[in-house]
Amino acid sequence: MTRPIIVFDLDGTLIDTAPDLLDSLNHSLAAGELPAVDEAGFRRFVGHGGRVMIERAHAAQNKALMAEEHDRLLKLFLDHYTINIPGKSRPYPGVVAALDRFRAAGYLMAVCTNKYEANSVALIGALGLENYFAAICGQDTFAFRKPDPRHLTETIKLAGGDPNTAVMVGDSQTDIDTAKAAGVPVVAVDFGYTDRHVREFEPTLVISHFDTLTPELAERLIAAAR
Ligand SMILES: O=C(O)COP(=O)(O)O
Ligand SMILES: [Mg+2]
Repeated sequence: MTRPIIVFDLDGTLIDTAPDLLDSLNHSLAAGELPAVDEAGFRRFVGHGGRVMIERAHAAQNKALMAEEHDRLLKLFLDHYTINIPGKSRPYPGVVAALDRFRAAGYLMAVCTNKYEANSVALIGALGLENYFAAICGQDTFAFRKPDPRHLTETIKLAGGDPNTAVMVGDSQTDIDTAKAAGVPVVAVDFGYTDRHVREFEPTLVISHFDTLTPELAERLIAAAR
């Protein structure tokens, strides 16, 4: 029988990357002569990767962004971010213990993120978490990305799992929409990066700490979804 699988979003779910993303975003925006973004702005712009974050920061200032300038600022963002990995980014409280519980219970684990794959692999490796995951799939791993449900279902398949015995854990509307469209139950953490409360997007369940996330809970969610 296929092992059950738990798939995690990365930024704002497993790892608190906000300080570093914000630093790199502001480094890039400064080169484009845009004012720095604060924490609240960051929450509005994050969720679809660096390119969209830069685009949204420009839109918020009613500033036009030509394709070439967009490419230039994205490169500055990515170079700054990549060089600084892991920076101040750390797993949220209880993450490592939760990963250990799921591993002990025989679960497959994977990451499905709108970060670039190389940065995701580098960050997870720098924090010593790479051995937990059977697959780490970023926005450029396939020809589609969240909220396209295939980003999640293909991540599950690549990890050796089955979407019928899967749970997703995320922090944003993007994750919740993705999982729902894939028919996968979704647990939302309420401490990540969203400008509206995750409850509004109607996930299967909301949790406030990884201590609550157990294999028994995941089993119940998978059974209820069938
Ligand atoms: O970095 C982003 O914009 C989103 O990343 P996430 O999908 O891991 O939350
Ligand atoms: Mg996220």
